[in-house]
Amino acid sequence: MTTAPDTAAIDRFLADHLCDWLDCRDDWLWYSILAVSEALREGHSCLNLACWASATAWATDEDPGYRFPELDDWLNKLDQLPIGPGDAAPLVLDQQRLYLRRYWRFETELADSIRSRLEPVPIEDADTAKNSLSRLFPSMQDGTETDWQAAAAANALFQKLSVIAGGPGTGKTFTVTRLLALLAETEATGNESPLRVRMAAPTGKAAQRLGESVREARQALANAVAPETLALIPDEATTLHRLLGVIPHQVHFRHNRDNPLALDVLLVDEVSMIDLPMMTRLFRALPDHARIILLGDPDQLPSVAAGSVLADLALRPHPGYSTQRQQQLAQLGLSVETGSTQSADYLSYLYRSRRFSDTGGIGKLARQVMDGDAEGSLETLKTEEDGLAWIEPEQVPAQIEHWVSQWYAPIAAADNRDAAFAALAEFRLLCPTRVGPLGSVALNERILKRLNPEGRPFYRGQPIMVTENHYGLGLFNGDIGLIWPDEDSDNQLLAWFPDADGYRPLAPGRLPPVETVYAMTIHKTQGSEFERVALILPEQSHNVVSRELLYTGLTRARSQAMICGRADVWKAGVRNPVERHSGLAERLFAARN
Ligand SMILES: Nc1ncnc2c1ncn2[C@@H]1O[C@H](COP(=O)(O)OP(=O)(O)OP(=O)(O)O)[C@@H](O)[C@H]1O
Repeated sequence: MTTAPDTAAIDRFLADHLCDWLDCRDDWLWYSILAVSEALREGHSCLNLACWASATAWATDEDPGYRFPELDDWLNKLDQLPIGPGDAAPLVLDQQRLYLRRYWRFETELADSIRSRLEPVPIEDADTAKNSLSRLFPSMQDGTETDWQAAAAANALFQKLSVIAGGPGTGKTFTVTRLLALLAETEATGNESPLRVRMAAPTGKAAQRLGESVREARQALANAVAPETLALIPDEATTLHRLLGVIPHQVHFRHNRDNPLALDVLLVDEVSMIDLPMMTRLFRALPDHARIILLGDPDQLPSVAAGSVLADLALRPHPGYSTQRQQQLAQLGLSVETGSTQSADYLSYLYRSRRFSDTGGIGKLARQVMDGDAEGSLETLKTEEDGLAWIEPEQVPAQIEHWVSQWYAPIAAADNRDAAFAALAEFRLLCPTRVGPLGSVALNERILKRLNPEGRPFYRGQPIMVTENHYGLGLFNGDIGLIWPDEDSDNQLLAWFPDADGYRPLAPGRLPPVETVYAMTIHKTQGSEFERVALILPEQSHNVVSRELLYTGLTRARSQAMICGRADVWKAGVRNPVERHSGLAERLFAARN
């Protein structure tokens, strides 16, 4: 928690206001509310009282801070207030968690929506499904091991809600494209109107990548699937904001319970980035009959705003499938026996990365990081396994100069716009934070001095990132474009943003706020990939450097990840998992198992 002088004025205002509302001005309540606000800002959906009971917060050299009551005492005090789930207060005590009611409502609504979609869906014609499945996943027949991609697709046939979780390159898009074909083939049997499928992702970049990957996977199906089935698989994905229909200056969307989305199947990628309010609103807009398929990597950083919905849903290890589901999958030719007493039929994991081998380089390092193996991961890095490099702090300035010459200077020298975009995808500097001498702002300034010494506002080959949503232009915070001359006309410099049809040009004067982006924060790279990345650690250990942040950063690289910094900063990060408090998993699973 931050120290008292840093507590945001808005938190103190809220604490004053709620104490008045509850007609209790005791310190313990005032500080409890302050702590709930801070917890929300740190990404928790609630304040987990057990974690703060008897702990001292906000202590500084001048201020002893505040010591929270012991748990029983704290709960007793809170119990005296009208803050139960059925009361009207803006604060809610639920079990040992304290919420702002708004977030308690989001969580309970989402849990109800999810629960209502967990009932199994019967399939009408198991023979058709079995034939389609073995045609779409021919590898299912090979060997004795379970084909988890086929199992995930088959499992989703029986579900209104499916979560397909896996690390980078485990074939989530490959699997889900085949799943869409499977649904189109099996659902078409008794259905007159064609299946309406939509695809979405939290950011423009992620939506664009999803569209590209699905188009590629769809092409590979041309010989296995009828053209009319392929035609049902969409070409394009959209952002969640666009899917739900933003109403300018409002937090509500055009699509909601009263105006649901017109679709039968919704596929959502990069779900780790979706926060609790957004996920609640997404489920709110789903028609009752629709299926929703959530794809993501639960090891990645959680959403920037409150919640950890994917991590809450993607139980680890997988608790197993119910006996009924095991029998249903066996009917389709898949053996997934788990012998478990618990079950999570909505959940499938893909285990094998097709991009990284498990035994060398990025794949091995990613696993060690997620296992919290600080020493082992450092050793892997220092032995410079295939695809990895460790760069000592004193070499970092010279290395950056070298990378600028090797990867960034050639962007402006590219022959044409396509080549410039290709050059931009070759390499990216990643930072845990914006601030500090090795943060993204300082690194961008350093590189700009070299590549744009005249300080021109826009120049050929300049990579830019949008920093504020502009709904009218359809540009969103985090979208990346490139400044390049208009080759088909008068060579005027324009900002080009990739979209499903190629590139969309915009005069620089019309852009929402943008910044130059040679170095970017790892948070902003979610949903993106680069051929190589160099991850620049801060000079000192920093709480923001977490296990998930390092994992997310290094798995953005397709072929090479270079880590630069001090060994102790790396190790402290690997030992620092992100913890998110939420009651979602308990609400869902306490009621089920
Ligand atoms: N069973 C398979 N047989 C052959 N190639 C496969 C198979 N599964 C995946 N691939 C290939 O592996 C690569 C990665 O797959 P895909 O893009 O579906 O993974 P992903 O999990 O969606 O990755 P990410 O989310 O990290 O982009 C793709 O080129 C895909 O065609």
